[in-house]
Amino acid sequence: MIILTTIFFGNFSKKYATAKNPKDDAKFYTVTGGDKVGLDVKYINAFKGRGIFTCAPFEKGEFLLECRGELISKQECERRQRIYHDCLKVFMFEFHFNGKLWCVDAAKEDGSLGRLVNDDNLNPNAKMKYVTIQGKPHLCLLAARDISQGEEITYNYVKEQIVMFVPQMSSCLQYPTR
Ligand SMILES: C[S@@+](CC[C@H](N)C(=O)[O-])C[C@H]1O[C@@H](n2cnc3c(N)ncnc32)[C@H](O)[C@@H]1O
Repeated sequence: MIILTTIFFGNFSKKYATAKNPKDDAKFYTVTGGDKVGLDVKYINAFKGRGIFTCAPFEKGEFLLECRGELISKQECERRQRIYHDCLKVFMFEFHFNGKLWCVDAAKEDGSLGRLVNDDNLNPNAKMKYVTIQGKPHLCLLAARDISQGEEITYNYVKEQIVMFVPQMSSCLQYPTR
C-alpha cells in the first residue's frame, strides 16, 4: 500500500510539480493538500488580522491557492453556524455550485494558507474559480493579473459571491480554534 501510494504520488508530483497550467496545478494541490512555494502568511494588524503575501512573482492566470476545508451541505453549515463562535464563522465559505448551496468549513487551523486570504473590493489581484475534482467543487484562487513579490493576495468576497460572516478581527485576537 505504502509502495503503491509512493508510486502514484511520485509520478503525479513529477507530472504536475512544475506545471503552470492552472487546471493541472489546481489538481495537484487539491489532491496532495499542500500549498505552493512563494506564498507566506504575515500578521498585518489588529483590524485585518493575518494575510497571505507573495515571496515570488506570479503570472496572470496562474493557480495560487485553494481555500481548503471540509466540504459540507447547507444543512450541516447551518447546524455548525448555530454552535460555532463568531470568530470561527469567518472561515465558513458559503457558495453556489450546480444549483445548490455548499460550504467549505475551514474553521480548523490546519496550517493551510487559502483560508487566510483577505478581501479587497477595489483592487483585488486574485479571482475565485470552482474547480471540480472527482465530482466535488474546490475553491481555487487564480492570479487576476501579474503579481509582484511582496504583494498581499486578495479577492473580492462579494463579487465572487462568497458569503461569510465578518466580525472585526480585533475582537478575535484571542479566538478559540477548532
Ligand atoms: C477568511 S478570514 C481571512 C483571514 C483573517 N484576516 C485572519 O487573520 O484569520 C476573513 C476575515 O478576515 C477579516 N478581513 C478580511 N478582509 C478584510 C479587510 N479588507 N479589512 C478588514 N478585515 C478583513 C474579516 O474579519 C473577515 O471576516
